[in-house]
Amino acid sequence: MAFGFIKKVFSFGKKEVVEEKVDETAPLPPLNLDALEALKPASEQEVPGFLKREEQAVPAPEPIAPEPEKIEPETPAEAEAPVEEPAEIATESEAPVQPEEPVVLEGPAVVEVAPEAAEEEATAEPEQEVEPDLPEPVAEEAEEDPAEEVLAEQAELAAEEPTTPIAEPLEPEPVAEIEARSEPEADVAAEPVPVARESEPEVEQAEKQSETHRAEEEPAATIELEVVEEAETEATAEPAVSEAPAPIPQEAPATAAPEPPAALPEQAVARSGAGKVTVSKKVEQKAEVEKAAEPAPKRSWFQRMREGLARSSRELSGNIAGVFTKRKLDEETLQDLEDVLIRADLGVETALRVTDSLASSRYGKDVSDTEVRAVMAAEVEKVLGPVAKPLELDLSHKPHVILVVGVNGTGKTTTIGKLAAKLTDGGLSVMLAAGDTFRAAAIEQLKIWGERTKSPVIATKLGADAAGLAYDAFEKAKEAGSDVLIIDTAGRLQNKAELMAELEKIVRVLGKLDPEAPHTVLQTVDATTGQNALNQVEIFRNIAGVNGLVMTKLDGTARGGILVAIAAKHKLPVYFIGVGEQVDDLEPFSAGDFAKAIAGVA
Ligand SMILES: Nc1nc2c(ncn2[C@@H]2O[C@H](COP(=O)(O)OP(=O)(O)OP(=O)(O)O)[C@@H](O)[C@H]2O)c(=O)[nH]1
Repeated sequence: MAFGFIKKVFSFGKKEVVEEKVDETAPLPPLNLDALEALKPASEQEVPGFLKREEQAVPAPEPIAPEPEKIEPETPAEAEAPVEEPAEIATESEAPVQPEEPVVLEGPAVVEVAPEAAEEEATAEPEQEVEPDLPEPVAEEAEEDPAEEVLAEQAELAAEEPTTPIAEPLEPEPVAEIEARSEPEADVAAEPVPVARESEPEVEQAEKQSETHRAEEEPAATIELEVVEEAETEATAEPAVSEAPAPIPQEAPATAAPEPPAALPEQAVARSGAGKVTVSKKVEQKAEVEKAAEPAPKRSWFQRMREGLARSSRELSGNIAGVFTKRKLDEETLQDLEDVLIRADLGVETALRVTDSLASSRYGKDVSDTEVRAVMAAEVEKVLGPVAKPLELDLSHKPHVILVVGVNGTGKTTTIGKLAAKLTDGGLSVMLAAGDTFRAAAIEQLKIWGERTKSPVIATKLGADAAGLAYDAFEKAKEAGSDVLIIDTAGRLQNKAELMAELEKIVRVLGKLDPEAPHTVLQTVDATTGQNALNQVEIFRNIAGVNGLVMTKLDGTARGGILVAIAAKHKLPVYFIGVGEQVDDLEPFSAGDFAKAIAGVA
């Protein structure tokens, strides 16, 4: 019975055929269900709700869901994989009709689900019936067996190219009143100043880099608007003070401490023109309404960072203890210690600093592991101190353009959202540009952050030219008088040449509207990545002129040692650390705290 129902639902164009098949298999209607089951991968047995229409579409997440998450850590090369999977399936099943408009509609929905809940939900979804097992056999028999036909259709659904379906809903959606023109290159070229691809060599980048430094030299008209240093405590419980329109202390009198930055009158900042804003600790009284749903007691960011670094720290402490148990400090122990520190990703330079420091004061003496860790914390802090700087925005640029780069999954979009929240809470007007036109989910994710932070989002079609989008966004932000424009980008290291061309073009095109733009180029670095992170910084620094870092996921199973190595090698400012996925999980980087946490002396 149920089987007959299923057929009706799925095989529109082949009703007659379907019924014939039913007759053939008439003997045991229920057996057909088993047959269906048999076609599934061993893992999923009981198909719950079945092949309802809605569920048919579910298979679509396949291309996106699994991959993006896995790519993040160390093997960016896998990132392309998901996009190609559907293609394979598509070629298998072409026979049946492919009208299924719902597919188109459901496509995007699936994609949305993918980025966030991908891992857990995927397991429960019936979609998987089709995905894993779809190989040739299914496609071949599809013509004869109606049951297989159903599967074949599903295969088609799954094989639908994400591009078309996803792009459609994106456009009509009024992202934020302002809509980006979607024309790619042509669009840019049509602008007052055409984009000359070949012209302007890399020298231009170097210029921009040096120009960004000029910001620091800005003379008198500087207004230091501290988005306040607040007590470390959880600001979640802040009351309605946010309403109080406390004007911005123009010269940033620290006395205005309790003042919620959200109350900072935008105009005051905006009209003041050439001022500088220092973004450090966020004032959280305007904690998102959504955050209210969070489990009540939230651990402090430092706790989360310490826990994130716990593995590295424990391992390191254990190894140090292993080296120094009942041993004097001699050449051998120093060498062993050096090895331990290098294995912890700290880098040769820092390892030598620690051993040299120890050797200079304790050589030949008994040394406890606690003493060693204290020396290590001190040396690490010396390395990190110079790079622990607050992010400064030069508001003489309207907007101050922040380009955010980094490998896929390192937390670009999330960091942009958190940063936008900090800035808008501080009274600045922010515009976001969804320059990662490679992934629909990334665009959607940015839109969500835009809604949360009440920041307009400029987005365009999936696959559109990112530089064109960046140019449009820059123009829109100028027109709107935005204080800050933050541009998201794709980070496909798999195709380095393409990525390089894209980022270079974005930088070049922005320079058409303001020779000094982008004014800040932030790179997100995933702290759970090992040595690879060192290379990532090297690459993006060369490609996009990175001039600041944000170390993300320090709350996870971070391998914090790499941050020390990066600091020692690149000496780039580390403005923030990410200690969670929530809006307020972006903390100013503190060298001392980090050093203590990683050395296990906190
Ligand atoms: N635990 C934790 N997770 C984070 C942090 N920052 C980002 N994430 C998560 O990391 C995942 C990837 O973050 P995204 O912001 O999408 O990374 P992305 O670089 O924009 O990735 P693409 O869009 O693929 O280029 C998401 O699940 C985020 O919620 C952090 O500081 N801590």
